[in-house]
Amino acid sequence: MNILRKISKFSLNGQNLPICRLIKIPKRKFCLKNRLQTEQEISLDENLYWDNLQSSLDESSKAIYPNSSKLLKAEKNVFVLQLKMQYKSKARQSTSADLQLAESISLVETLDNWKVIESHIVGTKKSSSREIFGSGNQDLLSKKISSSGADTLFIVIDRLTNLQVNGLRQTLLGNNPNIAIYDRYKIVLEIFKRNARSSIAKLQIALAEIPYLRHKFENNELFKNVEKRIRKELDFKLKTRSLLNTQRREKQIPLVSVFGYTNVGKTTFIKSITNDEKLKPKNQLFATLDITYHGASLCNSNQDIIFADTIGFINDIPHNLIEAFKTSLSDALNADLFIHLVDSSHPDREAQEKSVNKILLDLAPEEKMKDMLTVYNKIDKVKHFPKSSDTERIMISCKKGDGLIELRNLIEKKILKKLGYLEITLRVAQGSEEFSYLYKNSIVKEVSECDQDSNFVNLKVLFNKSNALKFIKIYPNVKISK
Ligand SMILES: Nc1nc2c(ncn2[C@@H]2O[C@H](COP(=O)(O)OP(=O)(O)OP(=O)(O)O)[C@@H](O)[C@H]2O)c(=O)[nH]1
Ligand SMILES: [Mg+2]
Repeated sequence: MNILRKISKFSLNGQNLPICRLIKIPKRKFCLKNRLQTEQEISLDENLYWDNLQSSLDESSKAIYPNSSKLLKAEKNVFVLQLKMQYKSKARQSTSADLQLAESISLVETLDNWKVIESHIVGTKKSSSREIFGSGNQDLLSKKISSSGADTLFIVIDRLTNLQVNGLRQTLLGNNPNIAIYDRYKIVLEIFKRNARSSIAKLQIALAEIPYLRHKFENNELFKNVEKRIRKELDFKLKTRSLLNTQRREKQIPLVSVFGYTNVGKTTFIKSITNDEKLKPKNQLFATLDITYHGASLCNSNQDIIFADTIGFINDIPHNLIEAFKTSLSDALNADLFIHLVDSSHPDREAQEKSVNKILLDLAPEEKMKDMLTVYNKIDKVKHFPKSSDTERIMISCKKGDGLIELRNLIEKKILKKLGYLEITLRVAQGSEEFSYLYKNSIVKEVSECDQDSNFVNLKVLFNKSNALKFIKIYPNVKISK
């Protein structure tokens, strides 16, 4: 038996919460032998798990799937072809092909040692057919790719079919087997693989990859089996984590989940609020892949609170990846308050904001969305920010600290309301029993003199409902001040 290590993530200002201390889980092994023609036993308790799983899969898939862990560090020269299409979805209409290309290049350059050596925007209406490009474009692109010296072709399309890959290989690459073809799904998977830290994230990525691999193999049984094993292990891990969450709820520690497009500053924001030194914000897409929890105390009330740092979203996030992360997001989606952080300085801000709202609407209950705070970060980089018609915009700069105190107060107000806190002013005799009781059992926000009698003071207190009822029962004669 070993004590669950995740405990440290549930800490308040560096101190572990006692809620998670005594959970024990049996040490479990994950075994892929026989099925993957390897005798290797894979232990999920070791960090090496991912490499083991990866190399085991690659053992039998070298020919078709050139994605072994050794290759993860290899240099790549990437030729990017951004397709320009008519989008039906409203979320994509406010974005342009240039902005999409900029995002595609950022995605590639998120990968260490990968660089974009040439990129083009190419018009097409045939992204679903076998031949994506017309014959004129094919010849031109084929020449450009071959003279660029690229070893990787990134066609910016959500998912290429096998037929399309074969077609592209023939028409654009002259059947050159040394040039790898990537679609958006595969690029995002590459990024996820490198950035995942916890075994839950790694298992989810492995799961997201399974259909991709199965698609390319004749032996479906092999992959069905791997999928079954990964799901089982993931279930087990998630159940254990869910137990931790139940205990958090029992302790009534409220949870605030911070969502948003990738790289908007979610981690930076939580770091500024919680001062958690373990958080490492990075100027990189998908820096955070594991949902992590960080404790803080609310300033006025001393109420303990937990912030969940979540994985960033992107436009048209591959469906399989959402599916894979849905379960792990479920704790964060159960939060008492949602914060949607937006990068106010991003040229594609509107499209980013819309696509996060769309994904959240798919995943979260409607009432959580209604109460959500949309917060515009990085205002230090913006000269003129458009006024909003309906609500007053909350604008902050995590870098400069602007707006953070106001936002923290707003979060506190919302959370205390959610927890059923009432603010009342009571007329109490100084040094009386009820005076001490209030200091002990409520949050005293303000003490002021009582006009009529100097023996009495007005105490503005925050009470949760049950404590308020208890107080009235014990001290029925205490008056509420006007
Ligand atoms: N100028 C400016 N930069 C900021 C601000 N907040 C965050 N950043 C920068 O934005 C970059 C991304 O920050 P992160 O906190 O890692 O963003 P994230 O949303 O957690 O990103 P992912 O985890 O990758 O989705 C970092 O370089 C931060 O320093 C801000 O208010 N102003
Ligand atoms: Mg982050």
